[in-house]
Amino acid sequence: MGSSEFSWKLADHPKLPKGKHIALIVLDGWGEANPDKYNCIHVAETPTMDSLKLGAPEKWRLVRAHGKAVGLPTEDDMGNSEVGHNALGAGRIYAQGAKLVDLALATGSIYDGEGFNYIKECFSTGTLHLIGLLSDGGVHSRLDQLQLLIKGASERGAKRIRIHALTDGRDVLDGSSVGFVETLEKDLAELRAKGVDAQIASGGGRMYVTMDRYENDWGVVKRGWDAQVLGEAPYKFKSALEAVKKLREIPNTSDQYLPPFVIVDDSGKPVGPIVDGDAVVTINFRADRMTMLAKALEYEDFDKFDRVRVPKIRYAGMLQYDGELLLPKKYLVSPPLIERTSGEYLVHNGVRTFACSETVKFGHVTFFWNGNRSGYFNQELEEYVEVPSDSGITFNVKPKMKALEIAEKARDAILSRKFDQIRVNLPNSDMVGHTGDIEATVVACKAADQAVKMILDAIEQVGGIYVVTADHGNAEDMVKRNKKGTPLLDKEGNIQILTSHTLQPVPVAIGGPGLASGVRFRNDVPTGGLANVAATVMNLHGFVAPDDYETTLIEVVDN
Ligand SMILES: O=C(O)[C@H](O)COP(=O)(O)O
Ligand SMILES: [Mn+2]
Ligand SMILES: [Mn+2]
Repeated sequence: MGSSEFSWKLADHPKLPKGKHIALIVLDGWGEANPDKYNCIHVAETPTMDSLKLGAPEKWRLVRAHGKAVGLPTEDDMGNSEVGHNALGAGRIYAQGAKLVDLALATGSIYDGEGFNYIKECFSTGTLHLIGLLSDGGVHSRLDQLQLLIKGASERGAKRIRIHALTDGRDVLDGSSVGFVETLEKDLAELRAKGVDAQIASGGGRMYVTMDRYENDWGVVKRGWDAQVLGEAPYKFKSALEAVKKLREIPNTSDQYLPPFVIVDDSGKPVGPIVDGDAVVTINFRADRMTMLAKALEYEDFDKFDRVRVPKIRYAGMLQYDGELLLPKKYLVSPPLIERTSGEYLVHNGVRTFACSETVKFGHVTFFWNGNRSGYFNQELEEYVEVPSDSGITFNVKPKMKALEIAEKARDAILSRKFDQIRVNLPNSDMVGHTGDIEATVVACKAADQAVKMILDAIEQVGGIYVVTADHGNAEDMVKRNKKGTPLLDKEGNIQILTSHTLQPVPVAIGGPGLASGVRFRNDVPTGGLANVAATVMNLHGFVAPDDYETTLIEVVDN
């Protein structure tokens, strides 16, 4: 599109009116799957969502939420919140971080960029530290990318490499950390044989060490800082493999929650604290859970915890994590440039927007929704409300989370009639699904359903419209299955709990008293995905979506 012809003004929809109050509800981790006892959405009492599904067939459908439909490298890639909300908000499919890093590594362009050249300056005298999630989940990072980067950096002069590994168990099976550490250790041993001093220096479980998000609990980042930068942790081991195996034996722990550890040499000295003159790369491509560490590494005036020692380093992110804050300043791969999101268009066309979730998902309906951009487009027309999440607990302990509080805020915003779009994320099915606790996940799904009811009741009162959807699957399947769909058992004969997201499609339901009578889902978009939702919502606000948006899911028939 030539810049001279560009305009924020959206054309009027030929048939649909403006001025409707629209509730846009994203159920996090709520997919559609066969009904069985491992489908917590099926097991839970969910009368509201059931009534949408079993109501008018032309007002409920499924859309794709994984793989290429959301810009991921392959159809084997499960969906996730970042790519899901990006697609929902931007209305187009962008090659996402996972794919961009794959490409940059395959072509070697990662080594030609400003970011790599910046950190490379340290290679002759300093250590290269790589911090991030050790996993092949493909949600925040990928082990094969880390392996290639280590190899590539060593071939380009890195003589001393230290890995600070965060164990997963959330996007992959619990217990898989052991295999990932073994794989990495093998690579590092090969490098050592070639004369590169390469070792794992520290580690810990992602949910307890480093990977907090949206500033819910800075203590998590501090625990990581202490181990990675200061070389201090409650547990010290000679090898990472021993660390992970031993720490997993602590009762009630899991890969996600392993305590922080450092690797020490024979004299008990940590092998890899970060010091002046070193280079640091945070290897996650996904933003939300790296932003807090990026701030601690980059900001001079940082007051979220006492850093004790602030090494003078050269730091680059795998990607730039926040396009508005330009954080971090240096990065190895350029992030997808997600511009002209539906939120920005609608605000330019006078649509007043309210967005709300609790802390752990707040950035999903704001930052991710707006193309990884923090802040408002127009403060006069937008209000973003964050309900504080519980911190320091696993959410199976309180599976209702803040669903009710989010619904109350949405209800009040709807009844105030001050907003045209009221957008929420209800986290329960996802956050509790990730704990692998099936009973608690059932409670979580019921709570989310009750929250949906409260919001739909308010929409009923103001004569509005609702759009209910999800960003990817999770709670609808809690067990690892073989290709035929049969649950897999481990060596002891227990089922293998699936804590991760799934490849399942997600529902989209539309309705409400304000929905014009001829509106229904088209049947000529059978492969529709999350990116088709934005044009649909723009239509319901009375506008035609821009030409380059993925097509709308609805049509208006005369009746
Ligand atoms: O970060 C997480 O919690 C998981 O890795 C992915 O979950 P999300 O994509 O739903 O946030
Ligand atoms: Mn999600
Ligand atoms: Mn999730």
